[in-house]
Amino acid sequence: MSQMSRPCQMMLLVNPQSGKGQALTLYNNHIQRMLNEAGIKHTLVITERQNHAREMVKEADLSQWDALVIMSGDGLLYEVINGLLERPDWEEAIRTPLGILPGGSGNALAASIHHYSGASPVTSEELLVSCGFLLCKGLVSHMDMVSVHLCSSPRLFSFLSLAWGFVADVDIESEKYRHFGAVRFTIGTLVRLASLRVYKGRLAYLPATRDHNSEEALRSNTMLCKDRVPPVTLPAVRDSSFHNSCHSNNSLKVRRVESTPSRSVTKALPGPHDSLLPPLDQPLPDDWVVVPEEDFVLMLAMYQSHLAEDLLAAPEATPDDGVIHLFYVRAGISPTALLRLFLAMEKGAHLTTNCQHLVYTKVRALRLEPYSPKGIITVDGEVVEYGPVQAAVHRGLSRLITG
Ligand SMILES: Nc1ncnc2c1ncn2[C@@H]1O[C@H](COP(=O)(O)OP(=O)(O)OP(=O)(O)O)[C@@H](O)[C@H]1O
Repeated sequence: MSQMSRPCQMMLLVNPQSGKGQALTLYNNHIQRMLNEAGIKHTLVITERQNHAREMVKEADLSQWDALVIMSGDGLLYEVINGLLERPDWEEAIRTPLGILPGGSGNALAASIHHYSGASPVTSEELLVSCGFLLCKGLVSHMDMVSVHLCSSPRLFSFLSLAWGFVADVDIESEKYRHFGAVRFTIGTLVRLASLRVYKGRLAYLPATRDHNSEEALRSNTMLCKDRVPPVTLPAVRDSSFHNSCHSNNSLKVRRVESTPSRSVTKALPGPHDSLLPPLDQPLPDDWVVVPEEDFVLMLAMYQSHLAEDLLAAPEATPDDGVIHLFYVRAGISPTALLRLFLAMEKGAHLTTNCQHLVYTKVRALRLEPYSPKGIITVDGEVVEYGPVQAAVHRGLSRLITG
């Protein structure tokens, strides 16, 4: 992490439909003034539909922007990251500093950034103000990316989580309650606990070893690391005068492009080579561990600390630790014990509950082959193709404004 001068030209993408549908109001009430007072020029772009942000960043002249910031839930950042990595100049594009301001109902990355700052936990508008402050401070860190391979969909990139079973079901089934904000997860958890399911499958992983942090290990996993650079220092604000280049009523009108297919059918991405992963239909190397159980209640792979604003799922995670924090819960856990786990997770205390069914390990790659014919797999909270999936971490591939 390094001190930088403030972002001088920031593109701020706001999804007006995110969360309770108040992102624009929150921008007008809190963020616009903060950025202006910090002397940060920004251009507001109001997203109009799904994949709008993805198309925009694929086509944008990134030399004009010192940072791309999204104000929404995590779904919009997912689009931005995958748009950047779909560009022919992806190696350069993914180094554009990214920022997030919580406007959705999950806001996991925003909560993680707040957590990394060492401040006490907050939610809702307090979290927004904290993230706005950290954005104005403008420290840039490296952030891990995880490449995700699915059976018949092209590879995609994930910055937050990969989930199967209970967590994925709750996330998706609770979307109908998103206008309640973060409470949707509590409602969803209680509903799903009432009819707890067992999911069958085979889970395997490549353990993170002590030397996994070495430069050599990094180089073997990502081509980008050939020219790995020190943390980014953004250029100084060119014009120190108080200036905001765009307001909500004169938002940049973006050119419409032909609609891109949904993420499950988009064309193959460019991006870093995955040396840790054999093809999905090939056997795994000997240094992988195969989990003996085949009956699970959930599998959750986390790369940042928070699963939601109030769920500290991976307390040890840092933005660029180069590991996937893998959790799984074996079948046989009672609904009460599972509820206790999630209640403890609010304070990150689930790992100290001595729950015999919970397993936590740090890995560099994983493969899941679900046997249950139906189910939900999510990447960063969004549904992806159900079926065999594998993933590998690319340490510090992107840049994140963490304050
Ligand atoms: N104007 C819009 N109308 C409808 N959907 C949009 C619009 N702008 C963006 N989207 C899409 O909305 C989806 C959800 O966005 P996002 O995840 O950021 O918010 P959310 O679902 O409210 O947040 P959370 O995931 O925290 O619940 C994204 O896939 C994005 O492409």
